[in-house]
Amino acid sequence: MGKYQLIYFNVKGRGEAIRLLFKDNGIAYEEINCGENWLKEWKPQMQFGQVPALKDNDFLLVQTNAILRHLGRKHGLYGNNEQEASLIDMINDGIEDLRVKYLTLIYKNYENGKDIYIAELPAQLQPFEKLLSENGAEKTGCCVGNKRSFADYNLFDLLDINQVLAPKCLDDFPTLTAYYQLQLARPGIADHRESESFKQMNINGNGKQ
Ligand SMILES: N[C@@H](CCC(=O)N[C@@H](CSC(=S)NCCc1ccccc1)C(=O)NCC(=O)O)C(=O)O
Repeated sequence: MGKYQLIYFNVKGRGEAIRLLFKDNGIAYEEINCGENWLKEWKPQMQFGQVPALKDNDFLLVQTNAILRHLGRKHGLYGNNEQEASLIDMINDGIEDLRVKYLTLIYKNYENGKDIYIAELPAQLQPFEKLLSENGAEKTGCCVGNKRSFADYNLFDLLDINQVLAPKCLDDFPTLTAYYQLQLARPGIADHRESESFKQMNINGNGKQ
């Protein structure tokens, strides 16, 4: 059994940023679909009763962003210094804020909330456009500094799922557009997105996107 196991449902959801980190960095991992027997077998094992979960040998960790930070620390994906690490945390918290807005739309208010979410999306994306353009991310492909971080995988996935929902949402954001294209062109990410498992997998558990 490999060192890492990702325990999650058979959806992109909160697992996709973790999968992208593994794939883009050539880190071997095993995917465990906890959908079968979730309530009886898997939910009781989780510290907060939820997934994604990472098993790192015998160490079990839940909370998406704790998992991303753990892997960032272990695999040199957390900036070149403390200030960069703090900026990466700041951007990742901003990503989480928008992700929660997206998930609330998808799971709680899709039919009535989609139009207003899309109308408000540019204002939500503008801070990322400003931060990344100040960092020259359209050239480096890095949201902070000149080294990729776990936040780059989280931001790429956030931009990806929002473009599925609102295909033109990056049209007024040249830095985010270029940054997104740089991620797409990375061999590890391109290979992952060519895989059958990626193509077959819904973004969200309720099939909405
Ligand atoms: N803070 C946690 C949240 C984890 C989480 O929501 N996990 C979900 C799956 S991942 C996901 S994005 N589910 C959608 C949850 C949602 C519903 C409605 C509004 C917003 C989110 C889960 O385990 N559901 C099963 C259960 O709770 O028994 C994290 O960041 O990992």
